[in-house]
Amino acid sequence: MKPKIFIDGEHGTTGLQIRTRMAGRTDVELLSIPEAERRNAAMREDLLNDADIAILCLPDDASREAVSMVAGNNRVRIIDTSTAHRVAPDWAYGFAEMDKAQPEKIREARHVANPGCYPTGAIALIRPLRQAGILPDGYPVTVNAVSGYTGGGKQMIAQMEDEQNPDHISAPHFLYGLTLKHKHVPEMKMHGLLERAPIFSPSVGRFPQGMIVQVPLYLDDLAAGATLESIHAALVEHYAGQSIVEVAPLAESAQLARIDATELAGKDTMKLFVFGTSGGTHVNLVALLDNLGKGASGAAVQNMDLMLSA
Ligand SMILES: NC(=O)C1=CN([C@@H]2O[C@H](COP(=O)(O)OP(=O)(O)OC[C@H]3O[C@@H](n4cnc5c(N)ncnc54)[C@H](OP(=O)(O)O)[C@@H]3O)[C@@H](O)[C@H]2O)C=CC1
Ligand SMILES: CC(=O)N[C@@H](CCC(=O)OP(=O)(O)O)C(=O)O
Repeated sequence: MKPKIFIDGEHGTTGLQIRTRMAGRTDVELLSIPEAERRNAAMREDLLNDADIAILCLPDDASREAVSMVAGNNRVRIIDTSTAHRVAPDWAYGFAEMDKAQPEKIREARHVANPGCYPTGAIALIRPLRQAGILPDGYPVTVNAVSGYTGGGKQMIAQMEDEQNPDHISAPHFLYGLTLKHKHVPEMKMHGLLERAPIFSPSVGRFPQGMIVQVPLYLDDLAAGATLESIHAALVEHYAGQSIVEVAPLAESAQLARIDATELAGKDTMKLFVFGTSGGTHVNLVALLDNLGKGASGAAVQNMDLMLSA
């Protein structure tokens, strides 16, 4: 029997992109709910309980509700793409490349929390430097980012694309999260192994998909002897042996005049850069990804495949 997969929220932005990635797959049976019934709780509960893996592509509250709907079912496994369970101790964090042991944890897990799009970039840059002892305890980390507008789901897509929308946004680029209380901060802190919460300043640009996450650092305030080259080497070592996260060679980064936030749109990979000048005093770490690729739907399918390989 083929494993049954149900995407709760399949008609939303993240859910649709997971469906696209699953099109043509013959190794799984996709359970589906008609779009008009997408909020029909009884139908959702039946489908959730019939699935081997349920992928939740819902707002946080609806995700928690979905988890409660399968509380008495000890077979169905869950991948939650929302923020609801990303710092929960009994959920595996679905970022396979963050540690050598993480793929196995995801493979065996009953409950997997898919990472947020911004934390995927930030943790990818920060965690290896914490583990290598380069980024010291208490360093005041800042994370600055720009996302494609699909990151805000159906509501923001309508605000950006529909001029008749009463909440239309005409800005080509805007900052938000101005209270510095963005919901991704706890996740960056925990899985970035940070003592202090980072200052996180997100923004949105007038392009549908793509993302740049930046973590600038003062070399003088890092572990003694830290250089552009040693930071790059730590990232290269951390990501050796896998094909999703690429670390750009320093020579390539040194040639670049600019970074295009949409470069990886439509892809499920992520590229990391270390910018600065050899012998200089500062570096800027940059992650490039698609908010809906490695930042959401691509990661969810990667996690599903890991779980199916158990
Ligand atoms: N977009 C992105 O880049 C990323 C999104 N995520 C996360 O993925 C999840 C889904 O986000 P996204 O796809 O962007 O959002 P969308 O708003 O595009 O889609 C959400 C879907 O869930 C449905 N839904 C909402 N409430 C309920 C409910 N109570 N019961 C059943 N269905 C419901 C919506 O239906 P309706 O149309 O009726 O509202 C819609 O189809 C969120 O938790 C988000 O934070 C994570 C990483 C990146
Ligand atoms: C542009 C935009 O609005 N982005 C979303 C995050 C998208 C994402 O990663 O979603 P979840 O963490 O909710 O799963 C935001 O800032 O709330």
